[in-house]
Amino acid sequence: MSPRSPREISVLVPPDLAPLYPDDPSRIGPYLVLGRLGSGATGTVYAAVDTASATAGDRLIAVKVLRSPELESPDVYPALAQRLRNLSAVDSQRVVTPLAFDADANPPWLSMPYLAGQRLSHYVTKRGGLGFGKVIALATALAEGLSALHARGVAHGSLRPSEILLESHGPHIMECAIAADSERLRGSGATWLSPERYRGGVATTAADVFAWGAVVAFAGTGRLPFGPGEPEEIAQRVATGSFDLDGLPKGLRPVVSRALDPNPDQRPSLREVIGAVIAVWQTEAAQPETGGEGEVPVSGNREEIGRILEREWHAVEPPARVPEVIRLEGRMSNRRPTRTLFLVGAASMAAVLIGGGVWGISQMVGGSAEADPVADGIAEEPEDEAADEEEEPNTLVVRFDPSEQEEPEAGVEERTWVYTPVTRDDDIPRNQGIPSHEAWSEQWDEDGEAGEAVIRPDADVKCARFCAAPEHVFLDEEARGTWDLTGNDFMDYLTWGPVMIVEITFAEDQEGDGPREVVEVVELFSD
Ligand SMILES: Nc1ncnc2c1ncn2[C@@H]1O[C@H](COP(=O)(O)OP(=O)(O)OP(=O)(O)O)[C@@H](O)[C@H]1O
Repeated sequence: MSPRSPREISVLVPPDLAPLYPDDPSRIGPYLVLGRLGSGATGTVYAAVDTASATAGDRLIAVKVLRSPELESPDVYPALAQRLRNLSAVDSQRVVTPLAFDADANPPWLSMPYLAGQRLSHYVTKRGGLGFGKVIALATALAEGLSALHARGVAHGSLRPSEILLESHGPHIMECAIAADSERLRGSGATWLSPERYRGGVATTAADVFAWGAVVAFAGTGRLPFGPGEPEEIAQRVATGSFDLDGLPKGLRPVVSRALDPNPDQRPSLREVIGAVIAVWQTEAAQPETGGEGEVPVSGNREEIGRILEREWHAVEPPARVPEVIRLEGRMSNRRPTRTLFLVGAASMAAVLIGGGVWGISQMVGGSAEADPVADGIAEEPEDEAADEEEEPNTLVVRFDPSEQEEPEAGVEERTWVYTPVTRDDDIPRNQGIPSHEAWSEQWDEDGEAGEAVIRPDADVKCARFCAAPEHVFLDEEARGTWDLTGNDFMDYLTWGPVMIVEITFAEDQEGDGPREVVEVVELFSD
């Protein structure tokens, strides 16, 4: 049996992932760069893959290469490193925090979990102000996220609707590695800047409370709280507290008004903010469970925020991702960065250990740069050894061809399926339109003896294009494409569908000598 090349992996990527520019890096730190997610004032964010990760499902990450006027002076780098370390310690439930970073790299970068969702700015511009329940959920979750940042000594400094990502589990504050200079923010962001910050003050917790008030007002009303206009005009209204909260749920207006007070000393603490918003929700929408009417024990806040999100956070569906085969060949090198890579948290350490990536750990503890290249999940493996070692591969890229299937024997419950290992030599063309089903399968060459396998009825199946009906493309208007199906659905499909090219994973816990059991199927397709 011929294994899938150890130099190929499949990754679920966003369907609209933009290609790299010619001068974009193909590798950042230990990550393989796949495409562009976008760029903003403080850098460019790439979709990348952590080749050390053991789990196919969570391989995709986002890596931001930091480039901004704030980084022009070498003097700021120690502060950047400190801020990144502090951010790494922040509770990540509501804030996107670094998985790893290198503040000494040129340019510096940080990696973070890939999040699929919509920015609050887009969402509100498209659909108008959020309803009562959703704005309460947003208000509490943002305040909780800011509290988590403040607890680690980090003031956000540039919170605004485009820095908030609405994900299916709730809102997230995007990474804030660079506290943008207030001078730079004035032009585009006067609405979210407190008067003292507009005048050039540094990021503070009180300025974040102000930004919280402005964001919640915008989210609840669908309008800018200080109205439109030139930055100076807006700043003038901010300085005199001339805001308009018409349309914001009435119960929220007092706490939002206090947050927008021009005097930082008059603004509430985040603890007060959270208590006040929860009390509004309990009074107007829910039976209180954690105290008397209007009285919320602080210790119960976190649970209550969870309850609010569970009850009120609906209809923010993430776009699904499409599977893509990534060729590692020639794209990874065993050159190691010379600077220290900061890997964050036990989870990252576990992932690296599981993936055999001892490099990050050795760097953390100051180990030698001459770490064992075979144990190094990042370095290239010697070709022959890698192939020899993988006698019984657990994952294969295969073709299921209905014309090669045999009729199931009468009375035999467990049906076996014939698969043929396949491979491709050329690079997968992207963005060239959608090939026909036949054209797609013809791009793959046989690469080994056919085998027979049993597909577990509850196998985890991800299909992007062809799994439900032939000749149809399953990307909807919002670019949702991947369908989560089961082994049973897939077998149904195989009995009447055309040829499928998929990556299959066999069970590791299989007992007995029967045909190998497939527990995971990922359709491979690329446009
Ligand atoms: N963790 C992530 N997962 C998925 N997409 C991300 C992630 N972080 C950023 N992006 C995307 O990358 C793009 C650029 O984000 P970024 O935050 O750098 O830009 P910005 O908010 O416009 O400006 P700024 O640099 O001032 O923060 C955006 O489209 C954003 O949605």
